Amino acid sequence: MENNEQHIILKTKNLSIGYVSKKAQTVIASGINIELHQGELVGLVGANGIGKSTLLRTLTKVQNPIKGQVFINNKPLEKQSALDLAKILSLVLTEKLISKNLSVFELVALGRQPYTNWVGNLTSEDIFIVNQALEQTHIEDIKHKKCFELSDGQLQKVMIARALSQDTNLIILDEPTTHLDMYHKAYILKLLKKLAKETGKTILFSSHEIDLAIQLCDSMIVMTKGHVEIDQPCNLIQSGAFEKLFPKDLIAFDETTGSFRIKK
Ligand SMILES: Nc1ncnc2c1ncn2[C@@H]1O[C@H](COP(=O)(O)OP(=O)(O)OP(=O)(O)O)[C@@H](O)[C@H]1O
Repeated sequence: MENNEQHIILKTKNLSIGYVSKKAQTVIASGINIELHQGELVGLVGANGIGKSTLLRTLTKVQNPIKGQVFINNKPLEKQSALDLAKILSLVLTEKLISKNLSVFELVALGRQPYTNWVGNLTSEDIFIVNQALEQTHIEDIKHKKCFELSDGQLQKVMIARALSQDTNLIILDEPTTHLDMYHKAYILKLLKKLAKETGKTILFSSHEIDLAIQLCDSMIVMTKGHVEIDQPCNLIQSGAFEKLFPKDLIAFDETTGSFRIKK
């Protein structure tokens, strides 16, 4: 199979994710074995509270695994310094931006931080890469606007541009389509697909847009209680993975259309 011959960017080995407090350890999911290949668009889906953000935070060293290991470019995550990691992996979170006073250009330029000197001076190469990221996300026309003046959809594109200007082989986004209308959800996910194909970057995103992800992703990670599965969408449809996502009383997965339907 073509994908398996491609370079593995990220891999987990028997990973358990969760939270540790003074009193107890809560395992959210365990036995996670996934591989992400170069140039793939990978969607992570699962019901509310199943552990998608926890998994993304563990894959990006924001929190530690309970057990097992994460490898990026074959090197254990715990052995990578913050600066090394910033050159391999960019992370786009949906939390409110603290730096909304910056212009779009300035915010996208923050992606160059791992490469700039301590005062953050941009070289002509940095400026070229920032402009390229603005172009790739089609936001050149708003580059002088302040971020607080932007709509949610525009801001989402700015955050993706910032990740692109960081120039990493791997981009991870936590719910990049939240608060967007149907058109802009499709727009953002198609943009991610195009970027993965054209730039060879591996892009992993979590989403509740299961129908769109099925249509666009090369692979999908499906999280259900006690099980995390990764495969191509068509194989996941055949194995009935999407049917296990939600209780069956309200909605059912239609294999022929690859979408969920309300039970009447
Ligand atoms: N800081 C934390 N400490 C302890 N438990 C947490 C913490 N953050 C999240 N959890 C718990 O971990 C579980 C998984 O949460 P997580 O946010 O990863 O789910 P999710 O799949 O991203 O959900 P959603 O789709 O609603 O965003 C939930 O039961 C949640 O309550």
